[in-house]
Amino acid sequence: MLPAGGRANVLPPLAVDIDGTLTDDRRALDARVIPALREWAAEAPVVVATGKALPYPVALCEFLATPVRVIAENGGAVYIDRGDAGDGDLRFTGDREAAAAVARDYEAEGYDVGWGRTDFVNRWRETEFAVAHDSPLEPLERIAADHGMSVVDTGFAYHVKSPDVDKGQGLRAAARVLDRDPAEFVAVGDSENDAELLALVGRSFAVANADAAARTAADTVCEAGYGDGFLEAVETVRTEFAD
Ligand SMILES: O=C(O)COP(=O)(O)O
Ligand SMILES: [Mg+2]
Repeated sequence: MLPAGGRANVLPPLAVDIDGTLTDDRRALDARVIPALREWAAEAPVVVATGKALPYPVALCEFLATPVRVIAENGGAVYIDRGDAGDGDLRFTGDREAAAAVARDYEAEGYDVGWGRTDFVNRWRETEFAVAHDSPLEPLERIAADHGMSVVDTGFAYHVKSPDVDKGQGLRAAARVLDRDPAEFVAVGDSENDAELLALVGRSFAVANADAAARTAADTVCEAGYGDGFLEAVETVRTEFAD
């Protein structure tokens, strides 16, 4: 739970996942989350925390016209606007070379990383590599382990990443920049790549479509899934903070 003494009627800072939380099951953004995120960002910091490559959450914040505050690549890339646009520091953590070597060895064994000829999923990644969910997992995990890397399943892709990099580590870095305690945050997510984040914050929600890891890590499992689940979490927090 959030620390006692939270200011009444002031929303806590939010860390929110994208795929499976702000979207539907096809990764399409639920348009109703746009006003909800804008309203929250007008009251407290909103950090978009995703496994997607950096340009995607940056673009989402730009299109929302909210400060660019993002944890991308499962914590491998963190950028937090302090106040004025562009005044933040871009921070990368993770072993991109090892992730690329895993992808090369995986393809050398005849497997397809997926995403077609122009790979927009990995084109702008700096610290990890994502493989399509319909490609075989067992050889990917074996090859990743050979390179000292781990594989996390986001429900939409398998991400080859450094074992000590995750969204929880990313939130610690983001909280430092925002001069907040991670325990002050609310977080909403849907899969195992959110587990460290959901366990770290003071108040966490797993949407109804969440996998076992996210459900176990969260304080509350929403009745509703996907964007509906996120909106349910927003209403719950607003009620809890409306003194
Ligand atoms: O890109 C993915 O595979 C998942 O992204 P997410 O962390 O926003 O759910
Ligand atoms: Mg997700």
